Amino acid sequence: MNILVINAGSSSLKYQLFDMTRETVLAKGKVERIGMETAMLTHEPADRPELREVSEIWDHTTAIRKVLRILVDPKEGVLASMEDVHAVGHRVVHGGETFSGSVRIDDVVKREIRRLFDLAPLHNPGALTGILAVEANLPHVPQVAVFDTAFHQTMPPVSFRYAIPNVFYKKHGVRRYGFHGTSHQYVSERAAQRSGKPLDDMKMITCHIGNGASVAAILNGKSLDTSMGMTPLEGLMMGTRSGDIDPAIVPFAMDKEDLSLGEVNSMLNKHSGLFAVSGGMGDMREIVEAASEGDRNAKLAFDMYEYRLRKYIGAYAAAMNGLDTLVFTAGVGENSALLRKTVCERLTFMGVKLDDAANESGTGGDRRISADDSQVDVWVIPTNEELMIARDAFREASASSECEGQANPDSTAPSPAL
Ligand SMILES: Nc1ncnc2c1ncn2[C@@H]1O[C@H](COP(=O)(O)OP(=O)(O)O)[C@@H](O)[C@H]1O
Ligand SMILES: CC(=O)OP(=O)(O)O
Ligand SMILES: [Mg+2]
Repeated sequence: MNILVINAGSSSLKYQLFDMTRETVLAKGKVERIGMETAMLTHEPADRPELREVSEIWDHTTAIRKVLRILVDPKEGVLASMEDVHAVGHRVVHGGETFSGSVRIDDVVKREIRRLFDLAPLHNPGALTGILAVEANLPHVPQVAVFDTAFHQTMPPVSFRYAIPNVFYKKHGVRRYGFHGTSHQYVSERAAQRSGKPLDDMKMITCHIGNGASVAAILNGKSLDTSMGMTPLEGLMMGTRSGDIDPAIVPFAMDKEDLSLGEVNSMLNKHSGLFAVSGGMGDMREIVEAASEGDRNAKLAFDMYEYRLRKYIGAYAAAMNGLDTLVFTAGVGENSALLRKTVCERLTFMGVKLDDAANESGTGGDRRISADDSQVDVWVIPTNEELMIARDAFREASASSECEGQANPDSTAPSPAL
């Protein structure tokens, strides 16, 4: 069975096509910087060189259409036709209290994803657009939603409740849900495997720092706490999101700048974070470059980002009464040796000791970057949200095809031209 996985992030759309008989990747790629003039499609077929194409890709619908086209392209593609896509798994960021596991997508599920737009305004709309774009192009293919929130369902009330009146929790589900769950789960399992230690006896902190960023405290393999909250706005400073602020700033800003609720929401989600502090740069690569050239705002943005991350690491070590493994993943965590070094150099009080050469060497794969005598193992583990999603999509699509006698992988239903 071939499973296409679509991961519609806030600024990027990643895809991977898996042959699930052996969990091999037939092709993968990404569309980065969606919404900017310099959007770029990178397509990597497993058996041929990578293709890069810069073009204007303004939204997720266009991005998906490009991906589907390239998968069947006579020269660059890996499939004879769209009929060879047997199921599609989608990353859906917010599952609210409705979804505690992955589900086959139907009209009810789509409605629920839409209902949750308010709680994940940068993400659920992109995911639904992806689902509808796939449905339009591959109407007979089963689609499965895999939620970022699921892994964090193990958090105890002491972590997930907010200290506000109960009615908000009871009536409106106001609580911490946490996000990037498939990523935190994947890298924690992988770090345990690579260290040869039992995950169910480890104190681990995983830092998923991409455009969106979150930290998780993973005690004995289960999420104990995580920095994102009811929405992906809380916690760390991010590309365009504020992360933690004093909640009193919201009414204050509305009053002083005559802003509506929607405008404040948009300000905190889309015009804050690195972007706001640096004066217009939301991408960590740009920040690092500008800071190295003496741009003081970019330097402040980097310093705040690093400082806030380090404070969370300290807090979660306290939450678990110790730490044996620290993991960096996602765009910034995997690629920025400078960020990792800056954080780790200031955690020596807890026994973190970096191996500078290992930290600088960019092998691309899993790598331990702590010194042999470090009390805390520090790892860079490239995340693989897509593999986790493919496994769930495979399981759900197989289960529903058995139940309904549909979703036949050999279906000859015609797919429309792209
Ligand atoms: N070499 C690098 N150095 C620093 N930051 C990087 C590097 N490569 C990518 N990034 C950053 O990673 C972020 C994107 O991460 P990613 O996990 O792809 O985001 P998302 O999935 O949330 O769209 C961007 O801020 C980008 O600047
Ligand atoms: C939940 C979230 O912030 O996702 P992303 O990092 O893909 O923006
Ligand atoms: Mg991401």
